[in-house]
Amino acid sequence: MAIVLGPNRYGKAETRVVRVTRDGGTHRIRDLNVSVALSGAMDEVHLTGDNAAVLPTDTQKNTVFAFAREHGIGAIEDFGLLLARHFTASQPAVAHARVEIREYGWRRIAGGHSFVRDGGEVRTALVHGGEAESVVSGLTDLVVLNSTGSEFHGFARDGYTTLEPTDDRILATAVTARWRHRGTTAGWDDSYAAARDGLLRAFAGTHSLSLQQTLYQMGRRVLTERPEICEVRLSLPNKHHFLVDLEPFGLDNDNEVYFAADRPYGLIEGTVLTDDAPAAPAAFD
Ligand SMILES: O=c1[nH]c(=O)c2[nH]c(=O)[nH]c2[nH]1
Repeated sequence: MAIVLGPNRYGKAETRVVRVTRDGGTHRIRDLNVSVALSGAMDEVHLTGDNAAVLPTDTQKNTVFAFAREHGIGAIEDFGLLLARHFTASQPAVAHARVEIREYGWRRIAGGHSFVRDGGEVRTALVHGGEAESVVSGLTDLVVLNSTGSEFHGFARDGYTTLEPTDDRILATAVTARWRHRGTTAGWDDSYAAARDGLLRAFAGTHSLSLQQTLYQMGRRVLTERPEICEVRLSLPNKHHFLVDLEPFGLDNDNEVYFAADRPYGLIEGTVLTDDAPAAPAAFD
């Protein structure tokens, strides 16, 4: 009995590329998850460890970012074809390239550079009965992004600080918000829609010096506009978007191509409340 190598493929899975295109103050974003798998004459690497035919998966990832800068991102079918043809045409050992792309849809909020991601959002409610009734409404996984209008600088530094200050970055978060009602008879659906809308408008309209500052503005907006609500608690993961260094490929990157990291993430949490909010110790538990 002989043992032989069967079908195989390799590549970089789930490269998260975000491409921002500017038309004056109006931005468009394309947000992709790209997985490349190459196959062909790859026997030697498996059988002897000879890597001569292996285009590194790291290179495949770089190609996704560089192509996003060089060619832009139109229909994902075109972007997939571009990548697949590149790998098969440029690498003699690669007979076949599989490129799978998932695109996350975004809709515009207010202004030219604020977006809310399609789908995934969940409305929540937490009610306590008994002697002291309480109602907490909320939402989770409301994913929003500003493609400009966000800075972060002037922060404390110590011997472990490497973060560069920035005056223009992407600010994105998946909002979890819970807000406590003063009473138990609000028009719940209208109140919910208005609170959600206030959160979105505050996120979009705040020129942000930190996600903490944006958090406070979001809570404040709800409390200012909705007298039936007395306390807002927000949990905002900072969904980091890192500008990709394309210089090794002779390309500039003027805030156009970003790597959307999923972890670790900053987690910014806080409560904003009115000073006359009735005490309700158990309401959020
Ligand atoms: O808005 C931010 N707040 C922080 O506390 C922080 N920390 C960090 O590294 N980046 C950011 N961004």
